[in-house]
Amino acid sequence: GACCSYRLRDALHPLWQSPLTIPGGTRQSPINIQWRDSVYDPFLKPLKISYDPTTCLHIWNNGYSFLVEFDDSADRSIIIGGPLENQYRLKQFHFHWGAVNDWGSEHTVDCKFYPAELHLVHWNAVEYLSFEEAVMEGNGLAVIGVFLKLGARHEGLQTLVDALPAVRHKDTVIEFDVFDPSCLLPSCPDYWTYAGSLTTPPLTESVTWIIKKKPIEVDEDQLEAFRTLLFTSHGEEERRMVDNFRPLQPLMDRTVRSSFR
Ligand SMILES: Cc1ccnc(S(N)(=O)=O)n1
Ligand SMILES: [Zn+2]
Repeated sequence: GACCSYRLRDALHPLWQSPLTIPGGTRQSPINIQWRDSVYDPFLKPLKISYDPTTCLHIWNNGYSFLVEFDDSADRSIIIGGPLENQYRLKQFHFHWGAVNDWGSEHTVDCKFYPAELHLVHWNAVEYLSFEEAVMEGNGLAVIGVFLKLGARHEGLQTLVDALPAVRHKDTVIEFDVFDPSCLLPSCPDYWTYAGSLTTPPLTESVTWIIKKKPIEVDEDQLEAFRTLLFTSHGEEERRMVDNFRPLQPLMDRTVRSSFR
């Protein structure tokens, strides 16, 4: 590929002992987004996002990342429009980041890594009864990806950063009862979209990816706070939670569409 040296297919990835590539996988994520190869689709609608901050439940460390989970028992925090044919409910959001600022994102743009990437995970509650069911279906999930770049301090992110010491170890959780994830989205509506997969187990090919063109800015201290988290549980030998991103996957027979010229 343009900028990706795919290692042996089916080699195991050290981070989560899962295959680098799914045997027979034709729509794996993440990918490099080659800006000039993306195709403007004038029929793509604006993405409509409506989150209810009181659906926020807790923040926890699951040993891959830290995630903020939401009450998805009703249509209270939803997205609709964009490339989506149904309404999708917010389930959780989490991040991927590097040990240093030179890498950390899962997707790349023209082979450029960002220091981190936010994923807001939603499931198709119109056609399926649960997230677990939707995970197995081609149109089951929609994940909004937002790149983080080094710059000004992000006040909205800071409330998350302040909670991280309480979830330093794997399988620790704290209540987090009001947070509006919209504050983590760039104001620019432009996005790329393509058919892909989850980037951590079960790696199922069930995700409509919506990658925002514009990054949000966070400062060095905020990125460093991510890096103080641990992959390991209390009592285990400490391993810093860094480089929790999956290697780039082959584009294969896919086209990335853009919502902008
Ligand atoms: C909920 C979930 C599970 C696994 N992987 C992802 S991700 N990184 O593709 O958003 N999300
Ligand atoms: Zn993710």
